[in-house]
Amino acid sequence: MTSRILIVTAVEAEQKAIENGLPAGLSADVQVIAAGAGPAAAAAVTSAELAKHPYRLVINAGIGGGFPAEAEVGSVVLATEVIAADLGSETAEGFRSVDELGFGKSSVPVDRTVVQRWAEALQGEETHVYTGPILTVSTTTGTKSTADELQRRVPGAVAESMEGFGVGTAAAHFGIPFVEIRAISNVVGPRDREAWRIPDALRALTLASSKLLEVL
Ligand SMILES: O=C(O)c1cccc(C(=O)CC[C@H]2O[C@@H](n3cnc4c(=O)[nH]cnc43)[C@H](O)[C@@H]2O)c1
Repeated sequence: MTSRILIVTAVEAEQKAIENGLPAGLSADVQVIAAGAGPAAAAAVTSAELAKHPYRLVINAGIGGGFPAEAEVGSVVLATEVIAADLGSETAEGFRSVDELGFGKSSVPVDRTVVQRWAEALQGEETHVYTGPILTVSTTTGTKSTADELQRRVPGAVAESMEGFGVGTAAAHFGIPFVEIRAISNVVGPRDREAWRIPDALRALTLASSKLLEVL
């Protein structure tokens, strides 16, 4: 059995944050790549990599938006489920997912054992850790009404990002276990790019990656 782990980020700053935290004993077994932003780039690049080399676990990692009252800026979230929140149709009665409409699947499962172990490894650190559904969106939420609507549709959703569903779909296609982890850089809601705390989130991502030896 292969021992290699694939970690997929969107951008190079996230890739570096993960690489900076990797325990020395693990770095030879872990490949970290930046696939670009959005679910399509994430799925395409992840699939290409999985077709080239064998892996036993795929991780989607990066910064993300935290839902109010669920995950504060600077905290870390681990997905218990990854949901493509905008994959469906608008109808007169509101949004309907592809599952409800009967022509697709808008969620991918995660490896709950890895999630549990990673959450435990981060307990007691100064960075808080939360678990719950993470939403994948193609358009980042920019208003309170959209944030409220997403929280109504997926109660307990902790965060949103733009790649989880793409990376997870590629991993599922190859039958490889998958997890998504996000360090929270901003609150999901009215867009305020000045308020994003990217350095804090990247530090939290490095901390999370430093725990990988005890998780795997
Ligand atoms: O400008 C920088 O220095 C920088 C450093 C690291 C990452 C970035 C990004 O812009 C990453 C984009 C990536 O972040 C995710 N993200 C972050 N906040 C949200 C959100 O509120 N809703 C959805 N996605 C979010 C997303 O996965 C993007 O691909 C910049």
